[in-house]
Amino acid sequence: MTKGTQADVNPDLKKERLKCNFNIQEVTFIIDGGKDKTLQRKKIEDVALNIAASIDEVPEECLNLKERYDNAVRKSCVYSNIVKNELLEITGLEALGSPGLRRTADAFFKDVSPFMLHLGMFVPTIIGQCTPEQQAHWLPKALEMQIIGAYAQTELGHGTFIRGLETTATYDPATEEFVLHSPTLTSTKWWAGGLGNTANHCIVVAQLYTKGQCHGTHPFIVPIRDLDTHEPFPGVKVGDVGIRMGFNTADNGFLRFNQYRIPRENMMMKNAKVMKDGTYVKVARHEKLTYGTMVFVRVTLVMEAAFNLAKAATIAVRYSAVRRQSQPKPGEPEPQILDYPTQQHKLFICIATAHALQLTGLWLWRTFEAVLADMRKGDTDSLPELHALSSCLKAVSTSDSAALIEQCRFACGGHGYMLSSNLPLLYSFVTATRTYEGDYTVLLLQTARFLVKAWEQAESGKVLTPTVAYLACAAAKEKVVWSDSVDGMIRSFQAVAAGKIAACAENIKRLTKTGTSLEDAWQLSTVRLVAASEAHCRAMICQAYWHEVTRLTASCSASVKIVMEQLATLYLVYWALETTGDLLRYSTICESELNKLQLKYEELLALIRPNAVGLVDAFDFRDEILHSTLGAYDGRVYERLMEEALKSPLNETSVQSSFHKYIRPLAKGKL
Ligand SMILES: CCCCCCCC(=O)SCCNC(=O)CCNC(=O)[C@H](O)C(C)(C)COP(=O)(O)OP(=O)(O)OC[C@H]1O[C@@H](n2cnc3c(N)ncnc32)[C@H](O)[C@@H]1OP(=O)(O)O
Ligand SMILES: Cc1cc2nc3c(=O)[nH]c(=O)nc-3n(C[C@H](O)[C@H](O)[C@H](O)COP(=O)(O)OP(=O)(O)OC[C@H]3O[C@@H](n4cnc5c(N)ncnc54)[C@H](O)[C@@H]3O)c2cc1C
Repeated sequence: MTKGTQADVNPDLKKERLKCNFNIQEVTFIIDGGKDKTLQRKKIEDVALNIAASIDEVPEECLNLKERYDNAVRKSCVYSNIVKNELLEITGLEALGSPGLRRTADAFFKDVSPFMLHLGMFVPTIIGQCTPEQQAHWLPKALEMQIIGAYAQTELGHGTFIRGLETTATYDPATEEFVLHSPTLTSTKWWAGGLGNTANHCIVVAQLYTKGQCHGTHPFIVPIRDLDTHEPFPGVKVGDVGIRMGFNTADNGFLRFNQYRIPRENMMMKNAKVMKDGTYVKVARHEKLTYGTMVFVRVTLVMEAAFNLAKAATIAVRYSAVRRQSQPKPGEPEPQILDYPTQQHKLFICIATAHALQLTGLWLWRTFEAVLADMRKGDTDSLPELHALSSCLKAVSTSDSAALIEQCRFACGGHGYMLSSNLPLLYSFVTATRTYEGDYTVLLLQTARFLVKAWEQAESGKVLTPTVAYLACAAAKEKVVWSDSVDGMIRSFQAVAAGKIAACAENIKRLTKTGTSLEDAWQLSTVRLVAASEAHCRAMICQAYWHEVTRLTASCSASVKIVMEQLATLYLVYWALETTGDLLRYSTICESELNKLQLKYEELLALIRPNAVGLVDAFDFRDEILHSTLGAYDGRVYERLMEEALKSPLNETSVQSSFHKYIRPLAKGKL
């Protein structure tokens, strides 16, 4: 964080920091995943950010579209050089998507880097979908930035339904090449980040045809532009998809092929091969291993959601400590808006959710690594559970994060609407994460498939996998006895999830018994299935969050343990109050217990209040990463707002040319 001198710090923020009663650094270590991770992150930030290239003289948002893109490419190149020459040495290859690198990149771009998909999906797909020989060929080139890649799966006509993609890759044994073709308008690849103008290579997901037979979608590495001239190759049509709500520096692109040929070896062959004579050989032991990059990215998106929400919470809490408004008691000074319980209600759940998602995200990452290790030994048994887990966690974390970032903007009143607060850009970025890498509803329905099967196993007394083990108790169909202890609340959330899953399974059974097809019965139950999946995910987050807090604070100082437990309890109570209807239905909770719960919530807000600024300081964001007039460490909110306003191109002259062209002629009746 950029602390400046104490003398520069807003006096209210200074007082807030004196009030903080826990060791901030210890909480930072927990959030980063350990002291070593914090030190590594700081080292990365020091190396990358102590150069001026990350700083824009004119704010990014004041440039026109083309200037913004060019500036983003310039900074991407500077940043890539730093990653390649210095940072990978510190982190190692496995840390490519690591929070340290991710955070640092954000200092360079307010919006999104045109290289984001290169490191975010192109390189991970080479690692996950190529044979060792193919990796040896492509990976060094990609890491050295000799080639720049995008990931083109989605088409104009299909994003969700991958099996419906229309781009074809037809094998020609005569030349040992694949012929890529876009047979219809809707088969045009659409959306891939970095594809429009930046990438010279692209991973293309296409329907594989050989010996006259279609074998479904497979990934191919496709050179699309000449490395020297950057001109698209004949047979390739590529461009930008047009202006978007956010991501405008990420040149999301379209791509069409006209009978375009690539060598056979450019098929990514870890999971399936086409031999020289055109024989198709399946290598993978699981049908869906070609979807592996998506699972990887979904896992990382949970921490991405936490990270962006933590930024928004830092901005809004610091601003709320500086901002004073209204006069609830006559004759007394205007309070800091952070003193209003309604403001605490808006903001403390954001801090708690950032913790919940970060700790759940770290746990999910470890689960992912364990499944990967199993798969390296040829065991794919735990893949369905990982898919179910990563699908619902990606959906709920990105959705919660987007909603709460918007809440942070509301909490900052008018100034939150300024782009210089960075809250609008954060929102436009995070709301896209709810859609990409699998839409919210679609992913919850994927988890629901797993849950309904698990319910059937529970009913028949079979052993259940860990994340659904709670269904075994629920199969007894008794209402759970409510208790406002942490364990009691988690049990009740599980009872709600189990009750909803059971209701879905029963509904499907009832419909099929009366002659409805299984597919139709499923569709007729999807509104409930999404709700059941969401309830399951919430119960899982509550359990993982509490479990991790208990584990990680076991050796911490008492004050850190207290504040971490207060936040985690706040998260649980908040969600109990948000879902009272469900609790009344599936637990024994009654009105007096609900009133008690409301009181407990209000007490927690008051307990957390003195530590609020300390808690957001513990996220440890440097000002360069926050990019916010409202959220900087020193709290010079009004000065920064004025400084940024003066950078607007509309302030370069005192009179705009449009006055002479239009306004004056209008006034004179000469227009
Ligand atoms: C830095 C990063 C920035 C990222 C920027 C954004 C980049 C992108 O957006 S790239 C494009 C991402 N696109 C998507 O995510 C598309 C979403 N759609 C999908 O994932 C799938 O097509 C999906 C899952 C909806 C449906 O797939 P489909 O092949 O039709 O499977 P479906 O028939 O529903 O299910 C078949 C079985 O496969 C299983 N399955 C599906 N996906 C997976 C998976 N990934 N892993 C394991 N199993 C899976 C299902 O659970 C199901 O199992 P069962 O039959 O036992 O219940
Ligand atoms: C900023 C951004 C960046 C992206 N980057 C990339 C990239 O780099 N590479 C890439 O390949 N793609 C990329 N995408 C595409 C992205 O992955 C898709 O947009 C996403 O998977 C959703 O697919 P869709 O657009 O086809 O939506 P649709 O599937 O058409 O969804 C529209 C609506 O239909 C609903 N729906 C669809 N199917 C079902 C169903 N079976 N049951 C119930 N409801 C359903 C959805 O819930 C949604 O409400 C990007 C998208 C965005 C916004």
